[in-house]
Amino acid sequence: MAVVLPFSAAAAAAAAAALILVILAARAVLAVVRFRRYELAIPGPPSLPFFGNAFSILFHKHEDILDALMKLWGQRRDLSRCSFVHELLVFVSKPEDVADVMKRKDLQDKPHFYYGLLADQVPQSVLVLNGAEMKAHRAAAHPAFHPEIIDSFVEVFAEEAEKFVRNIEQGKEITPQERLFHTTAWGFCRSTVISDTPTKEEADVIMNLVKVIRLFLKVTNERAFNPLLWPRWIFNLTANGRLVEKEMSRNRAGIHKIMNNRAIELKRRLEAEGTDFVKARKALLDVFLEKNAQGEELFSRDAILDEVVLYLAAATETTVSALNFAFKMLSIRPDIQKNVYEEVSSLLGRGATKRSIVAQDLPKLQYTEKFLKEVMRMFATVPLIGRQINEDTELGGHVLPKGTTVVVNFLGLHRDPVTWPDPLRFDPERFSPEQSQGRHPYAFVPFSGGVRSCIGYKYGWAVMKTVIATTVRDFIVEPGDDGLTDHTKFKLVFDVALKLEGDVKVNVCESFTLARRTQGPWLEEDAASRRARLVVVQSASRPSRYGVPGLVVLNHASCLQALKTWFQYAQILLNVQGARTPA
Ligand code: HEM
Repeated sequence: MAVVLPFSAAAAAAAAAALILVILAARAVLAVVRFRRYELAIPGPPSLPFFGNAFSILFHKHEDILDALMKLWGQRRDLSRCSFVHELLVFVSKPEDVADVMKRKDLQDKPHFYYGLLADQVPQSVLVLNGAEMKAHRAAAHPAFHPEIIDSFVEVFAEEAEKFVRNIEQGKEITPQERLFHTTAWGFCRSTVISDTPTKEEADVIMNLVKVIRLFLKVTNERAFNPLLWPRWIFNLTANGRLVEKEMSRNRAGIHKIMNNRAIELKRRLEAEGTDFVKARKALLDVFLEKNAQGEELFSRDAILDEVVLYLAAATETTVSALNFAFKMLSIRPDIQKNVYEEVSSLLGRGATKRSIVAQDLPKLQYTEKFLKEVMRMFATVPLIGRQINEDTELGGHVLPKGTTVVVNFLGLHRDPVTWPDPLRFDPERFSPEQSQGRHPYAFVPFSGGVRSCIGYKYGWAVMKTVIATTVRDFIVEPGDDGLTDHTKFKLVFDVALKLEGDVKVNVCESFTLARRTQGPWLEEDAASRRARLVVVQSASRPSRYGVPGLVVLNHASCLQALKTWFQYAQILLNVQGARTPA
């Protein structure tokens, strides 16, 4: 007799599917409720269920993203959160909390948010790796950033800085950023990747790569706050996505070629020189390739290539950002520029006696260092970095759920009014030994800290000091016509590194003008300077901050400066007259 089942097989399958759906939906609802419970326990701006702060934070143009984020975290020192869809970002801006993040072993992983998008192009680079792989990559690169190695690079940095100033046409407005990318990329290429004398083909590959990296970072920033573009295949359908993919793979092929040539050369030298060669100092590319040449095969060619791209990005984006702000601040703060100039000229000489900077000069540039630190405090070079919460954990008195991205907010940290009274006042003396006493060690960490701190911080310092000292030695930097004269009103843009919106312009004219303005007496100067004086007279026809047109609006100090300048012009004329009079 046939058994009649109450349900057909199809109905049973449908019931099972419905049950699974109900379970999944219930789990999703529970996850949202749990997420919301954790979210609301952390202070932050009002947010909607599920959407969080999506409407304030998403779909901005890249130049407006930082403004949107700053509005959300406001002036909070304590932990502050924002969220969108299933992302929970918790901002940390207080030295004590930052110290906790940097020091704790369980907070060293990079999050999938943002870094996952960077990993599209450099998946095997140290910046996005975690755990044992990250440690192996850091350890391998370490010998290439030893202080002695960096010292040996200073000659190359100085040569590139000299080229930078040689290419400046005095009295002309320049946009430092573009030139600085060139200077820092060449410095990196000659010191770290290739050799002292790269071929034209090699140099072209590196310079093109720098351009693509800049584009990639810019679009990544926009993409991070546009969830529609998170899937790589969707992003690759966009014009930017297609361009980045095409240019990256073209330039990666170029680097592959450079690497192959380098590997052959390394093998040859290793066979010829044996242990002597192993002990010799090497550049970054060599230290990675050497492991393979010795038969260890620790790093695949693709991994080494990712590292070259990442280090090139790290070496150019950051130092250019800091230097760009430094140029801007020099131009609008002649009082500070005068101090830098005095220090630099006492070390490197002036006029006919001047010389190029060498490694031993770097530690002696103490005021320049204070100035650059104040630049990096005011305009945190890397304004935000992320860390992943892998298990529910307590931080700053709050429980953060697994999956949270902790965002270390260097911009907030470096402008924290508790540590830095009157934080928007630009004052290098904040970094004098007296004023630094008792300051929290994590109140100023431009290069991050702990096991994931910046590998290239000594390299960065050497480049920044070399470029600033070489420029100020030869030129006086004045504001350009970009209208940016009040640093508290600068519009800041987040491009991984911090940028100023638009083209930043400065004027440059010969720096003996500054020496004369501040030091005199110049009747002792030689014939070469006398020729130069005539240039100064010509430049008086240009509207100047110290010229008569501005006199009525000048304050007391500037009036004195203006009078001094006009007195000097009078001296110039007398002197020129004197030079014409036969003895
Ligand atoms: C003004 C110059 C520089 C500043 C302010 C700076 C700042 C930083 C910061 C804040 C981080 C942490 C990033 C994060 O946790 O996501 C970092 C990481 C890193 N930096 Fe720098 N950097 C500078 C120059 C350089 C240079 C010149 C190099 C190499 C030539 C370099 C190589 C790296 C690398 C490889 C990392 C990744 C470390 C890791 O994730 O474990 N940086 N840097």
